[in-house]
Amino acid sequence: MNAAATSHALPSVKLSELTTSKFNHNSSVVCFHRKHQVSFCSHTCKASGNSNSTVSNLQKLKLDDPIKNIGLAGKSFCSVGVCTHPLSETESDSHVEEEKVGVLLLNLGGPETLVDVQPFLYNLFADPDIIRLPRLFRFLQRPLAQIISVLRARKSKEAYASIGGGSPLRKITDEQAAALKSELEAKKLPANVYIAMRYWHPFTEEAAQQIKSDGITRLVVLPLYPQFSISTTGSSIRALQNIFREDKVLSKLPVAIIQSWYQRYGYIKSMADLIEEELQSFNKPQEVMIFFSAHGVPQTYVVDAGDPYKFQMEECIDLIMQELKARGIENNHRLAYQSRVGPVQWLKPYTDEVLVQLGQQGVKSLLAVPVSFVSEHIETLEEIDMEYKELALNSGVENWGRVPALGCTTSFIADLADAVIEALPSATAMSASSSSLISSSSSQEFKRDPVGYAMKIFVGSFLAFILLLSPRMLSAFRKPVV
Ligand SMILES: C=CC1=C(C)c2cc3[nH]c(cc4nc(cc5[nH]c(cc1n2)c(C)c5CCC(=O)O)C(CCC(=O)O)=C4C)c(C)c3C=C
Ligand SMILES: [Fe+2]
Repeated sequence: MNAAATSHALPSVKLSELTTSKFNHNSSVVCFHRKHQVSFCSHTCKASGNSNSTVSNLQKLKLDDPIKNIGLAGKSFCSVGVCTHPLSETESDSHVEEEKVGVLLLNLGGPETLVDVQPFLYNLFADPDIIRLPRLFRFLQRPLAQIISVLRARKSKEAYASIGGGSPLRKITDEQAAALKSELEAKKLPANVYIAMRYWHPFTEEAAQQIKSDGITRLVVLPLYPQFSISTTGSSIRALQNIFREDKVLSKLPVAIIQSWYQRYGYIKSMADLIEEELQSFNKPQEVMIFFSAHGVPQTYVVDAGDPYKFQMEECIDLIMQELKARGIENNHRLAYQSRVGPVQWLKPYTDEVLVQLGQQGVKSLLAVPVSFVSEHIETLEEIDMEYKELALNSGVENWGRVPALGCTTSFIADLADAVIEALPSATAMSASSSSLISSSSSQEFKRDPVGYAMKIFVGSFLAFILLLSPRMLSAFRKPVV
């Protein structure tokens, strides 16, 4: 499936047939509570042709009964997102055209073949949210990306070769998109589901063009990362905002952005289900250490740039452990961070170091739980299943298990569908929203001053070349991820 995959068979929603819309938003619908509840504020909904009615009885919709709630207001209800915020009353009254809902899944993307590896790495390292250079040195970004991607390509290619010659990410994301579309349909919200990968196909630009040509009238942006990081969701949203703001049509499209969803009970429950099931594969399940391994980020992201990733990750683990405890599962657990790249300090403790310590301390059974991503990918299939497993077994661990990524787990996809449904009413035009994530892009700089830009690139390349040829830098980027 590509970005357009679900675009042809979309039945549109007729606003006039639905109970819609004049909302007094007094809380964000992108606010996820663990206790199954939607924080829909007091909505004043106006049924077409009917008088206004306040639907405070719907303030606490139970996620496990959305159809009933939709039915409450007649044919459909605000929770399926036909609310026309921010239209004025006059617009709302005369607004009878059809609503075409889109859902845009944000993901990282991965090389599909070994030939793609170096250009994929270039795209990744050229992202100012991945290598965060001080403003003055931003002109070094692309030359640095070129050098680092070439340096790292050999090691990365070996890893991708060991998992079949490419990343499974596109295939899995396609499957998740199709499953989400079916689930939304089952919940009476026909929608196109698009995919925007940050560093490989289908790129964000491709998805945006498809959304435009399909005439989508309301969009929910759903990152496939449970926790927010500047380097993942933040980067994708910034890229999206840059594209939408420069387009006349897209800049007016009402968009709801879900920033993170790790607190959702549906997600927590799905993770606990997987862990509970996997524990049963051990001889003595209660003696197994549950070992959460999250993708790391450089420490400066959290300390200097205020990335909420670490906090959200820790809260996420607490919620999963609370859920397990409520089921009578009281195993010990640890959280560590994997996949560091380059010469800087990353979030600690490091997965490889903790595994060795645990083995040496006499932990015999260990269940690895990848927790920052919802698909299998290079870092589960190669890094955890091969490198970390070997390291743990060599350090004294005797029984090793790994929880699979959520993928298309039914309860998880159903919860994502609920998240979309809840977020839809809060959609507003991107041109109206402001974001601190936006910074001026290199392409804008190039348009303003092409000669100056070319000079910077030249000087930057030279400096970067000298800097990067230092032995410390070379080994840091070539080094295995562990
Ligand atoms: C929440 C998940 C992720 C965070 C946070 C993240 C930050 C981050 N990553 C790099 C560098 C690399 N990441 C690579 C692959 C990769 N990263 C994630 C997720 C997060 N990254 C995924 C799902 C993948 C795998 C994609 C796939 O093909 O399956 C890679 C390439 C692989 C390799 O060479 O190791 C690099 C490099 C940085 C620098 C960073 C934060 C600043
Ligand atoms: Fe990464």
